[in-house]
Amino acid sequence: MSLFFVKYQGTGNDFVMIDNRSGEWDDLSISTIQKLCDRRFGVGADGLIKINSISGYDFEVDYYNSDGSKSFCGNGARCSVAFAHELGIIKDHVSFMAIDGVHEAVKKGSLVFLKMNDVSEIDVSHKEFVLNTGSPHFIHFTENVADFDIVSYGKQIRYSDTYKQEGINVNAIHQLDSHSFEIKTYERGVEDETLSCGTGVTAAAIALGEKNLIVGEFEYAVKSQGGNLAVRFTRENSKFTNIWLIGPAEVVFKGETNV
Ligand SMILES: N[C@@H](CCC[C@H](N)C(=O)O)C(=O)O
Repeated sequence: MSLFFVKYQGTGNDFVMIDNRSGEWDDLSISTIQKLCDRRFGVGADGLIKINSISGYDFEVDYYNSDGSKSFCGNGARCSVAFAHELGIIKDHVSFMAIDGVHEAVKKGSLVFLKMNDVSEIDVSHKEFVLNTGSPHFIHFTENVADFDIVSYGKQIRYSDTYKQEGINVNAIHQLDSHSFEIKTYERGVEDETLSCGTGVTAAAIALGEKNLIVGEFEYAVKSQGGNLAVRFTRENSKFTNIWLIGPAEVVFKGETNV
């Protein structure tokens, strides 16, 4: 069968996007998803997203990592909003369903503003922070992101006794000044470094907000390995609300392949 797709990227986190509003690709198998994401035998991507129809919302984001496992993907959700805009499903404001619940988003020019769920549970042990922003994240503070071996360190944490069953995404971050930081991420489900991770960037901003005891509204500029993002939030009594992930989402190419 012939499958039409559009390849998108958000700060270098890349996705095969499929318009599945008709339900035609409901039964896409895990092995087909793995093959489509394979960088040698397929289209090549960190993940695959089906845009499904759902009543009460503009669409549903059905996200798969390149190994076929499911979670919530911040950059993928931003790319889904850009794709839905391109398909003419939405105008500038949108409300969509995802694995972690309902999200609101706004498309302004080349930027997509994505509202994330509130966060109130942050596990702080030693110097590391663990929290869930739709996907689980481990945040490690380092002095030198450029030379940090995120693949070795990420594998060590992700396959440790604590996390080997469910897996975890691992981020190394360094605060550059009062309003910015740099980040590298190892993603579970890709089992490698990706150039950017939206839920990771959001989790890191929240960890820094907690560490720095920020009060009220705040915004961090974020330098990920594949480009720049921003995270806005409000922190009151250690609860984070009004969390927005902001960044570009762009088409790479369109194509057709047999599955
Ligand atoms: N790249 C994503 C995160 C995708 C999910 C993650 N790999 C997991 O399985 O937890 C993002 O932009 O948030």
